[in-house]
Amino acid sequence: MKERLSLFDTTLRDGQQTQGVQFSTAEKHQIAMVLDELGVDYIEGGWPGANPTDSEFFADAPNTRATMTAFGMTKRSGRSAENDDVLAGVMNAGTPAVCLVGKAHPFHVTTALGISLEENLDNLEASFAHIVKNGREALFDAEHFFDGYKSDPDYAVKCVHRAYTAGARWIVLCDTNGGTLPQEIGEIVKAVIASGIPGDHVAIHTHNDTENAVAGSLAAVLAGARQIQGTLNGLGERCGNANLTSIIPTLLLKEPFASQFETGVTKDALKGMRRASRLLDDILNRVPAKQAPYIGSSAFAHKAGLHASAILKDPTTYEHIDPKAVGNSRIVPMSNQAGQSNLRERLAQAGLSVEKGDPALARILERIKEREAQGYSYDTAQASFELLAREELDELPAFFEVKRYRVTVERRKNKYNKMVSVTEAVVAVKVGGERMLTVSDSVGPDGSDQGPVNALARALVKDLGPYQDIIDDMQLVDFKVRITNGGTEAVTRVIIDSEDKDGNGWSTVGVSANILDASFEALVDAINWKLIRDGAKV
Ligand SMILES: CC(=O)SCCNC(=O)CCNC(=O)[C@H](O)C(C)(C)COP(=O)(O)OP(=O)(O)OC[C@H]1O[C@@H](n2cnc3c(N)ncnc32)[C@H](O)[C@@H]1OP(=O)(O)O
Ligand SMILES: CC(=O)C(=O)O
Repeated sequence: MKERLSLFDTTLRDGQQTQGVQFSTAEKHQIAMVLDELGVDYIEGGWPGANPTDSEFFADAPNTRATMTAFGMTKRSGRSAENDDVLAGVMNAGTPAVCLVGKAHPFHVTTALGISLEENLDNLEASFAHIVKNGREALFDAEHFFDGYKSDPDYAVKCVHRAYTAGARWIVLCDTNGGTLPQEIGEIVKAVIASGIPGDHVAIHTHNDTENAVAGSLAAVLAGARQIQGTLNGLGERCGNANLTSIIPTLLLKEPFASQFETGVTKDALKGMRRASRLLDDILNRVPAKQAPYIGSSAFAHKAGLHASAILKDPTTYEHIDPKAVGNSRIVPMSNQAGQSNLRERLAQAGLSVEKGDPALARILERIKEREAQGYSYDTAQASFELLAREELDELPAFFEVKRYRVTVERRKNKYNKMVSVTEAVVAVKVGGERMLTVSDSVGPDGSDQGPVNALARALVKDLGPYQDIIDDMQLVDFKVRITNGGTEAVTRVIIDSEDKDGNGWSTVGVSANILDASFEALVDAINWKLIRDGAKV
């Protein structure tokens, strides 16, 4: 019989404490629904009363299977729990669960709150008794618990016992400053359980200031804690919180967790992990971390020739799990580190079957290595690699031909007598014997000029005749420019990451002494690859 581990998500509360992150109410709703689909047990939606967005979120909280939780702080001194307006704002959100942060470290009680240690204990007791009296489930975020325990174990333990005795369902041990290492977390969690708080009432909340938030959370579970708090993509104050995007797959797929515990996340829901992570990146307009464990696009990328050769024989030679388990996929990138095994596997993934020993393989490898020497880079620009290979194999359809393009940038005064840039691009293409001319500016949604590459991209995708439907959902999500050495000359390398409406991404590369030409080459590759993938016919 497996033991149940509870998962508590605080992306919408601690995640929102990340510098530069400000969710809208609608975005909070969207994230809550994705977390609910995943199967977490609690969703901490924010601090009602602290800001209009959080209040609005709770006023129209989404209907989730997960227990919706409002966050706040314990009652302040000098007033009763009933008469504390901040606590009332939290309670008025009407959530089934309420999580209050309170002090468990003598230094913070006397310095930050400026009250006596005894008064703090009374405040804790009164706050949690108030929540329970109102029929809600209470969680105590024992702030700075680990540092407090190291400074004064008796007092720290007294704090959590006061809250527990007053009815707190979960005693959340917080490593607020993120400086406690996993082994120490394990020892202190064991001590708390030995003091009389049952493990299935003990939760762990870690921060990533030593890159150990995930390890600390797992150590706490091994020591007996039965709830983990964390966030999607490890979002959170300073260096972030424990990353649920790593913790959840570890709990489901790794020993001793997989056979000892179950969570609300099913194996089937786990396949949505990458999608959940990408949704958050999209909302935050962040480029997804390629090297993120489990769900990053490099997490199953096998670049070295020797690795790819073994992967072809059996993927488990270089993979710790099946990438599909978390909704990810294997990539065998092409680069100057590749041999014929990488190449054949990569071609097979693109639907191109080439026999071992086919002379085309050597030609393709030769061209890759030659082009990388010129400044191209194919290990991320997989779509450009595929086009190059198709060209060598005579399997590259000519969907359209670019006859010419032109970009002009003019500085001029606008109607408010302010100097502004006005960019215009013209692209002439021939599609199926018909010549077409498209023109575009690059004025962004805020009215500012987005520059010549943007204008070129817009002009190019504006009208490709019969192919327009296929490219309409393409969007450029990242654009990286690098000055690099191509042979003896410095050249510009542009890598463009594109995405379709379902979040599927592909990368292309262009190289030239001229940044516009390099960008244009990468743009044309991006379109051609999409047309091939979606089965366009010439
Ligand atoms: C470790 C964590 O991540 S805890 C999460 C903290 N999250 C946030 O702070 C984000 C939302 N916070 C806010 O919007 C604001 O801080 C508010 C609206 C809650 C309060 O704003 P203000 O009333 O202006 O107070 P301010 O933020 O300056 O200071 C907090 C006050 O609460 C007191 N306080 C701090 N923690 C606690 C606690 N656990 N219990 C009771 N009082 C507390 C402080 O002593 C301070 O009081 P003081 O002004 O008398 O010194
Ligand atoms: C409560 C909380 O977020 C912390 O102590 O880190």
